[in-house]
Amino acid sequence: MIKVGIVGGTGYTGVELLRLLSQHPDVEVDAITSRSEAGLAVDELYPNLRGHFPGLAFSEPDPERLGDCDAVFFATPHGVAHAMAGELIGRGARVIDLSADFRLADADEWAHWYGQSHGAPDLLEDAVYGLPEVNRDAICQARLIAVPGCYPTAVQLAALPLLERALIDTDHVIADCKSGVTGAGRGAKIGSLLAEASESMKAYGASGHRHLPEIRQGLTRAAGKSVGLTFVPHLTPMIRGIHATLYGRLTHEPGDLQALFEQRFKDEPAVDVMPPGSHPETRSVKGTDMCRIAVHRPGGGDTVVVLAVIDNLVKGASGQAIQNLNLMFGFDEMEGLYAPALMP
Ligand SMILES: NC(=O)C1=CN([C@@H]2O[C@H](COP(=O)(O)OP(=O)(O)OC[C@H]3O[C@@H](n4cnc5c(N)ncnc54)[C@H](OP(=O)(O)O)[C@@H]3O)[C@@H](O)[C@H]2O)C=CC1
Ligand SMILES: CC(=O)N[C@@H](CCC(=O)OP(=O)(O)O)C(=O)O
Repeated sequence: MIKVGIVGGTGYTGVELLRLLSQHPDVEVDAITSRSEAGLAVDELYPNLRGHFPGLAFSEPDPERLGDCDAVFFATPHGVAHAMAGELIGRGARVIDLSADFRLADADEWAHWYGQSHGAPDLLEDAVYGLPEVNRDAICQARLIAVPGCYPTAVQLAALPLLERALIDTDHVIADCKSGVTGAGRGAKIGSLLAEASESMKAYGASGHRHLPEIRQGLTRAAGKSVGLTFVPHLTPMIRGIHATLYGRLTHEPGDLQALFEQRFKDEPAVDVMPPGSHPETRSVKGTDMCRIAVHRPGGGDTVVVLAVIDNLVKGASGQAIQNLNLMFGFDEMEGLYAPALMP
């Protein structure tokens, strides 16, 4: 049994960590922080957890208590892990950061996209990008994990088989993506109001979203050369879910694309390549750590279209964070993550 702490327990990714960890046989949640709700029992704020964490209450972040944990999750806004991760690692805890603080290898690029200077550039060398489908061995040894963003998870999984085999034009990759409203977090925002977000859909960040450099970094690593990416996210009227549609132009005859995808992901417990002709739905992954993928080649032409769906709060955040924890501590990679999606 290991002890974990969660910094930022009142947000959507924090409560999703608790929901998933309630099913984990080898993990005890020892500390969960919130400055605004300190003293409140977690099941008073989240009654779905009643009976699962008796006696667990939110407390102020305390480095000494958190540092005593085997692992600490950060489910906090950008910049918070910069300030605390170094001290916790120094006290012996392993850190799994759900924010973007350690996702970009270049501190100046991070500062450009996040509008503040990087608070812990000295830790970047130790940070491992927590996409198990790419970095499994490094994750097992890591002391600091940068859990990938939600859009970057879906887009990279869709593109990896094509880029690793140099099958598409790397100058012109297009990722057209849709997200549910929980992607914007639990904080009150006008754009997340029912009357604003329901029965409507809109693109945003079309001329530059902060996930663009993160996706580009991952695709460039996969291709072994720089990738020209157009990424356009959209807000859609659903609560959870990411749908990514990736378009690539084939540079030569690729062989059997379905077999390529099946082969690439055959040993991946969190990726499901659907049968030929499939159109995966976000509801088929709701509440799960699964990415479902389908590959199409319309009319047998030179465009390949890959469809990928995930739950932004699970494979796009808290589930993937637990997948990383399982690898770091030698547990079954999908421990606590096996339940299928709710249907309907
Ligand atoms: N929502 C999503 O789909 C995804 C989110 N993420 C990322 O995960 C992180 C958390 O997102 P989400 O769950 O939506 O969280 P929210 O932004 O809704 O909640 C943030 C939590 O952090 C705490 N917090 C805020 N500021 C500080 C601080 N300075 N020090 C300590 N704690 C602080 C808050 O509690 P209090 O202020 O009371 O201390 C709260 O519990 C973000 O970085 C987000 O970008 C990643 C992937 C997907
Ligand atoms: C719908 C929506 O607003 N989505 C968020 C991305 C989700 C998220 O929280 O991204 P991180 O994984 O990088 O934290 C956005 O566009 O900024």
